[in-house]
Formats: sequence, structure tokens, C-alpha cells
Amino acid sequence: MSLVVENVWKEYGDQVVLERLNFEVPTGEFCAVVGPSGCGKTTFLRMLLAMEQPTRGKILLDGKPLPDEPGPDRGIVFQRYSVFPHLTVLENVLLGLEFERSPFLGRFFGAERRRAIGEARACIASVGLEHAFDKYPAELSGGMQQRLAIAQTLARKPKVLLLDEPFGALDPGTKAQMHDLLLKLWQEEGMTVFMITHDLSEGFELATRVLSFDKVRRDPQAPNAYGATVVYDLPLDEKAYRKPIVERWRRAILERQAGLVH
Ligand SMILES: Nc1ncnc2c1ncn2[C@@H]1O[C@H](COP(=O)(O)OP(=O)(O)OP(=O)(O)O)[C@@H](O)[C@H]1O
Repeated sequence: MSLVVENVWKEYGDQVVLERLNFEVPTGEFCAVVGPSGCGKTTFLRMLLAMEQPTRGKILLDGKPLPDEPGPDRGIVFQRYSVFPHLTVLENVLLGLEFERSPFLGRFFGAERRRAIGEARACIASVGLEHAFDKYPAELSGGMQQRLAIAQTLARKPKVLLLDEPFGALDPGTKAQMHDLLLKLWQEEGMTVFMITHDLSEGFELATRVLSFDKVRRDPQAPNAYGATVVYDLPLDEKAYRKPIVERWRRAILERQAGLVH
């Protein structure tokens, strides 16, 4: 799904969190969202999910106004996703499918249930948890629980995948495996991805574009008066050939985050 963000602002009372967001994202783009803590990255993802509404401006999905409520076309994975502890791996993923397709009845029966179990098993296998269908979350490592969280979101085949620091808590080995998995699924499904990360290398490595959020105006007397906006919007499609430029941008973002540039 393509996305158009048109003069979007988000304010909480007199605190301006985000201001003047203007950009377009074509279908299938992989955007890394970076920026200092508290600058509004999660708030931006929450607006894409429709868990929050912009206070000004509009967001268009495939040319149409974003629906008022979260829907199956947009799925989110948090840094520490609370998978349901009393359900097995299979039941956790199945519940996501049931909720998406029959939110009022809540359960599948007969042939529909068998078909859903097949889909859930395939999705669990794609994140490498096929040996753990019947395990409970407490019996899984942190990395395996995060794979389960990703499977639960991906089973619903979202067209827009939102990732809020999904790998922040993982060890380097598991993180590398998850990167491979995410790239594979992104390429196979053609999803549009927004991934918040505090790890710039991760962003530059995985994404086709980096959106760097920060404040351009600051008033020490009124710290809430100005919000963050997109200060750098970097296409990385030719990154293999332009390493020195990417490196220069990387340094610029880090310096800005360290407060060396205002
Ligand atoms: N529901 C809310 N009500 C009031 N203020 C809020 C609400 N949600 C977020 N904020 C404020 O908006 C600002 C941005 O928060 P947000 O979580 O989006 O930042 P972030 O960039 O994701 O931070 P981090 O990198 O630390 O996760 C913060 O000052 C936060 O206190």
C-alpha cells in the first residue's frame, strides 16, 4: 500500500509532538524511522494504525483517507510483544487469524478451522518455530517469543507492517537471523514497512529509505512549543554504489542526535 502524509501534526494539549510531516511512500518501500528518544516515532506509527488521530493534516492509504480504526491491512510488532501466555504457539497465531476474519464470533469451526490451522502452521514454520507448535511462551527464549510475535502479525498478511524497535532486546546472533527473515518476508509479500530503530546501522542495512525525525526549532523557555519533523529523508536504493554518501549522512544523523547540530 502506498502512503501520503500531508501536513500532519500531532499535539497533546499544549505539547506539539510532531509538526509539518509531509512525505510520500510508494508500495513496497522499507522505511527505517530514526530519531532521538521521545521525538514522536511511536506516535507516528500509532497514527498509521489509527490508534491516534492527527490533530491537523491527513494520511492517505492508497489514495484514500486512513480508516478511523485499526484494521487487518496494518499490523504492528512491538519491542516486547505480549503474546498470550496461556495459549500455545499455534493457538497464539490462530487467535490472530480468527480475530481478523471473524471479530464478533471469534472462533473458526470445521473446514474453516482446518484451513486456518494450515495457514497458521505455515506462518509459524516461516519464522522457524515449526518444532514449537505446542509450546507455551514461557517455554520459549526471548528471540523465539519475538518470532512468535512476528508470526502472529504476519499471519494476518498486513499490507503495511509497522515495527517498533522489534529487535532491540535480542542478542546479535538472533538479531541477524531476524534481519534475514524480515528481508525475506518483505520481498516475498511486497509489504510496505516502517521500522523504528535506535540502531542506525540496522536501519541503513535493511531499509530502502531512512526517515530521520527531530526538532528543527527549539525554544528553551517553552520546550513543548515545537514538535519534531522529518529532518532527513534519505533514499538508499543505490547504497551499494554510494557508500561514502551514506556514511556522511549516518554521521550527520548521529551528530544531530548527540545535540551537536541545531
Ligand atoms: N497518549 C499520550 N498523551 C500525552 N502525551 C503523549 C501520549 N503519547 C505520547 N505522548 C508524548 O509524546 C512524545 C513522543 O512520544 P513517543 O513515544 O512517540 O516518542 P518516541 O520517539 O517513540 O520515543 P522512544 O524512542 O523513547 O520510544 C513524548 O513526549 C510522550 O510523552
